[in-house]
Amino acid sequence: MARALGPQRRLLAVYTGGTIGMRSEQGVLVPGSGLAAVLRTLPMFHDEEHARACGLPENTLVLPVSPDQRVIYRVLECQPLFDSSDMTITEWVQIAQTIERHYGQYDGFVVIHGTDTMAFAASVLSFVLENLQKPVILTGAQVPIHALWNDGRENLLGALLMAGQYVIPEVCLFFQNQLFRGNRVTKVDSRRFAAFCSPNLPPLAVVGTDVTINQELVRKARGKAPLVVHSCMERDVGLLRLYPGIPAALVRAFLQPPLKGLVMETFGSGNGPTKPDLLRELQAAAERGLIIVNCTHCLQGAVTSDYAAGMAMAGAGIVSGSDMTSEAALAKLSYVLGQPGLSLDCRKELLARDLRGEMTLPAGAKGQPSLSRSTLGRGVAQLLTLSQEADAVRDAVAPSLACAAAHAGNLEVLQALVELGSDLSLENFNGQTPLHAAARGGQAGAVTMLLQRGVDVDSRDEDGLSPLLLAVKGRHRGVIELLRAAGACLSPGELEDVGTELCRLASRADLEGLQSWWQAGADLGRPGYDGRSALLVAEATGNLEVVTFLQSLQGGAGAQASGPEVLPGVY
Ligand SMILES: NC(=O)C[C@H](N)C(=O)O
Repeated sequence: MARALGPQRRLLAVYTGGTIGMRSEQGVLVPGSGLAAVLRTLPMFHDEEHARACGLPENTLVLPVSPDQRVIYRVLECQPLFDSSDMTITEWVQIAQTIERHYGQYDGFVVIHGTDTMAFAASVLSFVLENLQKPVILTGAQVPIHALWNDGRENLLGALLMAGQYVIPEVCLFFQNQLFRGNRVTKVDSRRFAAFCSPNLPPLAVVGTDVTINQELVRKARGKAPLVVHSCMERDVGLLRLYPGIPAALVRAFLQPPLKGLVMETFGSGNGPTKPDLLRELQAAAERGLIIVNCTHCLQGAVTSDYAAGMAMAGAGIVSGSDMTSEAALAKLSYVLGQPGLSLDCRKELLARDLRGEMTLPAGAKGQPSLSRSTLGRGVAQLLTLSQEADAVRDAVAPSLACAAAHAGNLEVLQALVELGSDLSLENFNGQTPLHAAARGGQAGAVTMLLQRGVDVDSRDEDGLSPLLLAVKGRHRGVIELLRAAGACLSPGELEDVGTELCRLASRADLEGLQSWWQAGADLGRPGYDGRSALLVAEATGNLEVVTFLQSLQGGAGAQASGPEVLPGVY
């Protein structure tokens, strides 16, 4: 819920480029560096006296909100700076990762961005950033901040004030005195200062003489669930606008692999040509597993099933995009297709749900996945229908359900629990987390999903056991690899009696068991209780395969540590 905050909040402004900081070079506008230096010279953006009195570092700016309230902020300038026409999912994911890296140090974030693709950026960020507890506000300008008559100062000031004074835990876009939900906006004017509109949702806040917050529209933060950054967004998605007489052959060409998902802009309330050849192409693509989302090309209103021409679209296996903007639909498609291990049906069900406030569900629609395929799913589906007062019941049973789902590798149920607001790192009655359960069950898909959600890879259960040890015991090599890549390590306690265990495996010629320990980072040269090594035991037993394997490790190719890969970022 939005609320005003006390003094001295800290913000990070991520400057990515756009007209706001552009300069004219040979008669055209190009992205310009040094925005922070410009802001430092403008008293409305920086109180130098206060900064000096507090001994703040050079790179810190002070926004003088009122005589007794200041917002401290830093501007992080990206390299390179972009005209937003050049930005892609890759840069937006990097912005999200930058926010993640600084999430603990700041109370809110402002993303300074070009306006041309800002609606796409805001939509993508809204799906990449899950469980936001802090505001992320995009803004920019139609005219550079250096110009005498410009909108950049007002927009940036508004964005900083909104992020610095209110907790609106969403990805928003601030422009011309209005704060919009980011995934509801579209750019509607290339010249006027009022460049954006939110056709199907009123603004979350309006700034006039007073600031009016539309409290009932602001999304609530989900308990204390940690921020999750979904970096895995599908790039092979597309956007196609139908027009009268569009040839089926053109549609066929567009739908070819590697395309995995399409947002199709249709006429009016979701109607399209009913020509059999066109419908056949759409149907064939849907049968191949390509997901098509139907969005209206009208600025306002939703896709309905009022017309036969609309029903024909639905008949071709096309999912309704309701009142989503095309920008939001494309971002959602990229997010849903990027989630690992989900079935086609589950992806379609997710698309039909309101995940980040991006769509208005038709009255009466629950918008939840049909989980009726398993008993576990039915249990979770019932939980989803419980009223708000039953939160405590949900919180009590969700960890055990999550463990059961993880052990069974049921990603649909895990996803439904996430939608319910469950924290997938919570422990069940014996201290095991869903990651323990997934590792014990050898469920690589569930392990991947949980790791992606940032659960603790080295959590210990009541007996001090880690997910990695459970995977080793089950000889789940794929899971061991995933856990190791995420930085999992066996603890000294878990390795205490490993020598004896290795000798036991060697005596049984259990090559897979030995390989699992090796893969998990154990030193296979450790002696057992009687001082003999696994190699000695294997030689005595006479199993050549095991002997060869253990000998090969003696040449220095022993336990390998495979820590997490750190990708260099542009920002
Ligand atoms: N007003 C702007 O920011 C437009 C600019 N071309 C951009 O999107 O970067």
